[in-house]
Amino acid sequence: MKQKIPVTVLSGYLGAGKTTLLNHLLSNKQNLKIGVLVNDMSEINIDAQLVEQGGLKRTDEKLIQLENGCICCTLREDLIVEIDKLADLDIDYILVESTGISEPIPVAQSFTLQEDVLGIDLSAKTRLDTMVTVVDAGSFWHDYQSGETLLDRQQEAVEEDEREISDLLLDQIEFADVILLNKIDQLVQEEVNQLYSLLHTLNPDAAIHQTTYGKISPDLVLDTNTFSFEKASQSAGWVKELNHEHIPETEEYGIASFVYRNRRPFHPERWMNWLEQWPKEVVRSKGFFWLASRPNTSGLLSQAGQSLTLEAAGPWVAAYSEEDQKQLRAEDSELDSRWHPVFGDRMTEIVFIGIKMNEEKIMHELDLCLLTDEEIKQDFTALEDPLPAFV
Ligand SMILES: Nc1nc2c(ncn2[C@@H]2O[C@H](COP(=O)(O)OP(=O)(O)OP(=O)(O)O)[C@@H](O)[C@H]2O)c(=O)[nH]1
Repeated sequence: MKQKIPVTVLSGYLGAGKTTLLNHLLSNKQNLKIGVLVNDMSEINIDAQLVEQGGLKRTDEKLIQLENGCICCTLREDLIVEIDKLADLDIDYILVESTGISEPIPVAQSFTLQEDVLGIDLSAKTRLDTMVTVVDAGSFWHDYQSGETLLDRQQEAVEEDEREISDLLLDQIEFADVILLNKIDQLVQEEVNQLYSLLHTLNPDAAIHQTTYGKISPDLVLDTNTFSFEKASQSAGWVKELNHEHIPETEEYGIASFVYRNRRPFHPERWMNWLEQWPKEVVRSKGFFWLASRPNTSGLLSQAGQSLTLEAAGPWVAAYSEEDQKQLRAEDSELDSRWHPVFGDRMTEIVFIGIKMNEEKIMHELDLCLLTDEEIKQDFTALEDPLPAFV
């Protein structure tokens, strides 16, 4: 049986340098026969000749453009179909350049879902080897702090695409096995170092390389054997912090992270006021919170640059029937160990990652958002709640 063909996926925002990297890899691939999949959302300037030199016979089949320019939803289907075709060719490796606005998880899932989708099981023929994210060092801060959506920039994948650019950049960074901090020629070394430290804090498991024009040794991005869905989903810095794996601070650049934990609920109005004056030094924040007025549902806060979302993260176990609570606690020792005699599993745990944050001040301000000793004795679930409904 033919061995599974390893696949490297290149992600990164528009113009970060994915195509430049792809061409560099094709020029330096030595004896590897590489099949390439790009999509036609942006202009394609892949040097087709380079693919031909790789021993593929018909360029058409090697350089497959996805018909539908959107990888995040419908294109996943196309991806599966086109990769399936590539995998039947005489090639050793597949390189996929996803569009600058694609989310990495659906792409990864197309390879890892072990079931027939459209009558194809990609996981039987291919093996997702490496997720590479190219970060544009020169425009990272501009894009991240812009507060713009893809719609504002007319880069939407579907009509009304309200995804914030900062959220997309973070998804791509947090899910990567390898991050290329590209275009470092556009910054001074001090700025590069700071960005490098930040990327490391956002994704401590990723290998990070500094590049210009995607010039990197191919063995650092091809056949690295680093992708695993489990690992990729757990590699974000905020996940590690929540799991008590503190990320060492890089004091030189003031990049740090900490967790705010408390077993009292937030007062809705005070919490909302605080959210409205979000500290600018916080670059990334994510975690769960307990809102006094919503005793049944845990809230999930996610902030990336200027984008802040609050959504429901599921019911608190403490809102279940006594019988269900008992059973769940018996099945889950971790849940049982943090069970509070009155409040059960309700609590707040939020990770903050940022640059030169005033941890003490943030902690203190958050403490002031909690219910007071007086308030906690009242029926706090009836408190006025100006926050939007959870999505
Ligand atoms: N200064 C500088 N420019 C670079 C570097 N790498 C790529 N570029 C330029 O950046 C521009 C965009 O590069 P591409 O490789 O097309 O970027 P891309 O990510 O494929 O872009 P899309 O396909 O539009 O998403 C091109 O003009 C490249 O020549 C670099 O390291 N430094």
